[in-house]
Amino acid sequence: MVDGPLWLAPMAGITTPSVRLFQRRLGVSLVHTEMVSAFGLMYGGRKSAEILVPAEGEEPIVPQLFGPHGDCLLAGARIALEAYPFKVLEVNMACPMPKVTKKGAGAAMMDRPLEAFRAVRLLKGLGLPVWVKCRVMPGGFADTARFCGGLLDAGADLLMVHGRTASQRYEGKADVEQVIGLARSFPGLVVGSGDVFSASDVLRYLEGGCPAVLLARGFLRDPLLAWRCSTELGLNSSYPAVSPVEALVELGDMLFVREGERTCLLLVKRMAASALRGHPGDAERRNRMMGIKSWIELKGFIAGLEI
Ligand SMILES: Cc1cc2nc3c(=O)[nH]c(=O)nc-3n(C[C@H](O)[C@H](O)[C@H](O)COP(=O)(O)O)c2cc1C
Repeated sequence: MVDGPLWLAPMAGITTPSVRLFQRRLGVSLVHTEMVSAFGLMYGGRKSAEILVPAEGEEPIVPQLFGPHGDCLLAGARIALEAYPFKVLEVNMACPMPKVTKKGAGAAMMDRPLEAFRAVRLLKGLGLPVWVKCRVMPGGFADTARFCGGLLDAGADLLMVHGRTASQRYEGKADVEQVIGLARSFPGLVVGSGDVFSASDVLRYLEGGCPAVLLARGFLRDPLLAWRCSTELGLNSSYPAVSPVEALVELGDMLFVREGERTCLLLVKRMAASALRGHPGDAERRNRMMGIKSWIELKGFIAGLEI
């Protein structure tokens, strides 16, 4: 199904169709939707349904659902499949945000392994491959391996493992060694996630046995990360050699046309602020940028940045 090891992570509020299409051009070979609430789908939520609609040219695309139990995930998955003939389904058992975990969804499913395994078994009944995104567990490798083994025994076809515990959220370093240990224990079945900021980070996961790696905050900091990794690792990327500023402007134009000015401003500002971090005078320039109200003005501002 997938031809290449650089995959775009699911990122709520970030991996919109323009971002996904742009990353595909840079060399990413598979993209995820933002996470979608299975309950939202069940109750006819417009936002949840919208998140699921892929743009032309995005395949392969993986929809990621979250929900507190298997029945809800199954109902949500059925609705997702009516909306679009996805070829795989993914369950989010990794989100640490209280608004998700307090309802028993996301990373809270890792606290209820039997329900997590049941959810996989139910989804497998739909006849598609089922993937799970989870995290490493506070108890360490043995606990995480037991949970991952249980998911695979229940029928999961692939696991994306983020090397931070849920209580770490996005702080501290990812435990890459633990993820690599899991990849060795379950050959070909563990995709690595956590602290992917360069081609050498990608290579570490691949050489450790992961079949693919998820690009996440790395591409917020460096809009050309996927292209840089593709070229340095000798993978295919037909994207021309451009500067990060040109790349950001191109992405901004796509966002403006497809998702509208509000989303365009939000995402481009977020990426430019990440890219500016550590550069001289970054705080002052970031503050100035945050006051900008139109894409035309932001485009001019970005064109003058050295990032
Ligand atoms: C803003 C943001 C939104 C995210 N949204 C999701 C999500 O919807 N589903 C998910 O499984 N992970 C989500 N993640 C986690 C990422 O997919 C990834 O696993 C994590 O950022 C670790 O990789 P990194 O250290 O390279 O950023 C999100 C992360 C961030 C920073």
